[in-house]
Amino acid sequence: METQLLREAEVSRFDNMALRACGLIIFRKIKSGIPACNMNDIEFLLLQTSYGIHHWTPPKGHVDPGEDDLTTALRETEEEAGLNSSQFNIVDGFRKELNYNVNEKPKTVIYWLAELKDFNTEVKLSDEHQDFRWLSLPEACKYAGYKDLQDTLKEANEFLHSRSG
Ligand SMILES: Nc1nc2c(ncn2[C@@H]2O[C@H](COP(=O)(O)OP(=O)(O)OP(=O)(O)OP(=O)(O)OC[C@H]3O[C@@H](n4cnc5c(=O)[nH]c(N)nc54)[C@H](O)[C@@H]3O)[C@@H](O)[C@H]2O)c(=O)[nH]1
Repeated sequence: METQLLREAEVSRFDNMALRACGLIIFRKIKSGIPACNMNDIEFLLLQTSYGIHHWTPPKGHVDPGEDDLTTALRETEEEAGLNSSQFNIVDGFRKELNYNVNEKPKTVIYWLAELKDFNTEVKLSDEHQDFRWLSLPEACKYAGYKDLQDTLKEANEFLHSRSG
């Protein structure tokens, strides 16, 4: 009986926790070797889901039990885009948290920013996505749709340009 109560308390605690996902905003420079000077000098990677409303987001996914956030972001990027940590550099100082509701439950998504080292690196999708695009900031904002994700992409862009200026 006591075990049953403990299990129910655990399930209830889990029900009340926000869903948590982590990912990487991956970008690449169109002209390698020089700092990005305007917003058309970089392209962001967005993936389109093969399920649901076929929305576009950077690679990201749910945090597994016991997994730390950055490990999730790296794992999901490899699973969903076929990009591993030797193929990009995480940009120091950028971390953005989004909070929105999915099916009336709160969800937190944390994004870091990462630069692809080689412009020509191939993206390999999993079954979870049906398409991908490398997009300029204005295009990426159109594809992203959600204001919070658009703001995140704009902040990432501003962050990169403030560093290069
Ligand atoms: N068949 C099927 N299967 C699904 C479905 N759904 C999930 N699966 C399965 O779950 C697995 C995914 O596992 P992971 O990859 O680990 O998780 P995530 O990467 O977290 O992926 P999710 O898609 O679960 O989560 P979101 O991207 O957050 O989308 C959820 C909703 O939130 C909205 N929304 C999205 N982005 C933003 C934003 O930036 N801002 C705002 N404001 N709103 C936003 C939008 O309305 C969207 O509909 C898949 O393998 C499927 O098996 C579904 O509808 N049908």
